[in-house]
Amino acid sequence: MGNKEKVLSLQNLTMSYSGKNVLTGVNLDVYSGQIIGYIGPNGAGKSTTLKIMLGLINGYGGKVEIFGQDIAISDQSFKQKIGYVPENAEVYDTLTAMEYLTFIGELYGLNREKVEVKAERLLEEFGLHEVMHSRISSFSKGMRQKVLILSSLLHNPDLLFLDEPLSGLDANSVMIIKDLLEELANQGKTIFYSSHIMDVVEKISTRIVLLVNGQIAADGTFDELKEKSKEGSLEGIFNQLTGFDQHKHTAKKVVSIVMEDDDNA
Ligand SMILES: Nc1ncnc2c1ncn2[C@@H]1O[C@H](COP(=O)(O)OP(=O)(O)OP(=O)(O)O)[C@@H](O)[C@H]1O
Repeated sequence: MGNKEKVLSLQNLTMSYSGKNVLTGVNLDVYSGQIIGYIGPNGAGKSTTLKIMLGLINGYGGKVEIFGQDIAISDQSFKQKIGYVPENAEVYDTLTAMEYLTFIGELYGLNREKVEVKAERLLEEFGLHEVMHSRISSFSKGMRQKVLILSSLLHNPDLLFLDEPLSGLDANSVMIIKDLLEELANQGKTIFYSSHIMDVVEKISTRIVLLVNGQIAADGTFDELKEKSKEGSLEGIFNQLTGFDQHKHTAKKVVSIVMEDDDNA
């Protein structure tokens, strides 16, 4: 890792909800400039990990350090250096894109006039200049997602947490986001993102971390994981390491159940 700064450290992280163990001992050190693709089956605990790191969930076991501070006892100033794109965001639908971005910018303590100028330039880059004064309620899913991504970047964070950031984006926008994340990492920013879109994770992550049954089951570059598993794609590696080989069987079963109804009609 050279002399890169340790940005994030999870030490024996555990979490359970009403007696159900979700995280059972996650250990992970992340260094500046890394793009971590955090993957795992549905319900594996990815969003839970993200929310713990963001200080949105209490009651976890173990230790979380961000920028060298234990988040359980720090003064929360680390949050100023973090950006977050949640999986299911509550965007203020009645605001316009511009109002929303200036509102978020002001929450981060930025100067209003400066945020307005910055927001307008960013919206223009994302093809949203014409609709910047329209209410978000009139936006498509992809347009909302772009606004959310921009809102996470306004205050120039050093660490970005993204939960399924490509949701709803078209192919051109996905390419922009891929390049954007790469460029941010080149500037020394650290990106920690969770996604189910394996071909994108495969391409842009400098390190892939796979969570299975509340623990890290694989951690390395795509090439390292490929070498170990002898699978050609991240999708194949994912299926192998999560012990899943039932997709054809499940698909056939579902179709046969669907068609049974027709036969009896
Ligand atoms: N507030 C909560 N109360 C009770 N159980 C919860 C709560 N939040 C999450 N869980 C449970 O914890 C487990 C992990 O959920 P989490 O959302 O972290 O998974 P995930 O890996 O992000 O899944 P997905 O890929 O489907 O988004 C799931 O079984 C979920 O039902």
